[in-house]
Amino acid sequence: MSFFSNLFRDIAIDLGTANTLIYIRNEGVVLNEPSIVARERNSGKVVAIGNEALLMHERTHPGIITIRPLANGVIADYEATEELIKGLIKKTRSRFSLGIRRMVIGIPSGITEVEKRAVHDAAEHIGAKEIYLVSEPIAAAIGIGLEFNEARGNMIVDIGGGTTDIAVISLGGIASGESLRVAGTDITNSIIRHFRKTYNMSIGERTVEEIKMQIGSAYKLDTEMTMTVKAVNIKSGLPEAMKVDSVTIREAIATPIGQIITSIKKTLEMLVVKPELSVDILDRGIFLAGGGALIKGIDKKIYEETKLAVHITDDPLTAVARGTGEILENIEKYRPVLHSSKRYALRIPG
Ligand SMILES: Nc1ncnc2c1ncn2[C@@H]1O[C@H](COP(=O)(O)OP(=O)(O)OP(=O)(O)O)[C@@H](O)[C@H]1O
Repeated sequence: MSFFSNLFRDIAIDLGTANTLIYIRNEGVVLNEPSIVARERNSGKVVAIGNEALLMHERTHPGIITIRPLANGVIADYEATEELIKGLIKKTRSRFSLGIRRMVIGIPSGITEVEKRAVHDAAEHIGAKEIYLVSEPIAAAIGIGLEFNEARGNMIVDIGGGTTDIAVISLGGIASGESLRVAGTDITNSIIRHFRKTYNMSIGERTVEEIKMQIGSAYKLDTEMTMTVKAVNIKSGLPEAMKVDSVTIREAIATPIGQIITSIKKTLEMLVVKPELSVDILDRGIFLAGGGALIKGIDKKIYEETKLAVHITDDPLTAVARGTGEILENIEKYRPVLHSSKRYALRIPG
């Protein structure tokens, strides 16, 4: 690599609905922050990105609005997405650089060409010279160290914030799968609705995150749990502390969990025409990645419904980012699984 090319940085991004992770070549995953941008309401000026913007999220401040630029895994607010990527990359700057050379970005497997183009254009606008997009389940498979290129099939289920990517991967491609726009955000919304309908209480997104992490479950727990949360009584407008239990929360989130499991079963059923792959999955089981893999008992629930072994990958929240990073480090090896845009690629010596 020449001195000149060393002055550019190579970056991989898991641009998520809930969180964005950045991997820098030769450094690893260096940043994991919420995908949130805070702006001044009148001027539109960006005042905070990521963690700092999360602190402002849902706090009533007349002069500031917070935005989640992605919804269901795709760009919902183009300008804010650019600001988000730019701002987060800026936070990672550890040495002088002239800009970004290569950028590998994970995208949900089911997104349209127009949605792909929007991600590509956002990367291009922030100055990336070579842009590669990779389907998130393939990145997750690479991130967890599965042989993505072998003929035998592996089933990955990546339950993120906005999408659940279900894919059977064989010979470096997706042999069968679905990108379901039901994931963590829908689980959050089910809990919010439950509080509103059952208790007439309004509850904040961050409190719901705590509920999900502490007592959220998809399957009967050995010891059921309770926790005390603060919510606002819609009638009186006053905040109140109240107790919730894991059984009630499990019932409240049963619909999105059921939808995810139905899609897994549908993907398995579609393999009826590829029986060899079905047998591979019977032998190897299902690999779970993404934040949703951390819902207590999700593995047991999927096992109960499919009778297949379910493995929760190590550190499921970083699987896609680690995979995009591995691709970045070995771009030639992984070229067949990348969607690149030669039209815009600019040659840099090196
Ligand atoms: N311990 C946990 N228990 C339950 N849910 C969790 C836990 N940790 C994270 N989550 C959920 O995981 C989701 C975020 O997962 P992840 O970071 O993989 O998504 P993302 O990559 O941002 O989304 P997408 O891939 O859909 O764009 C959030 O909805 C969050 O609430």
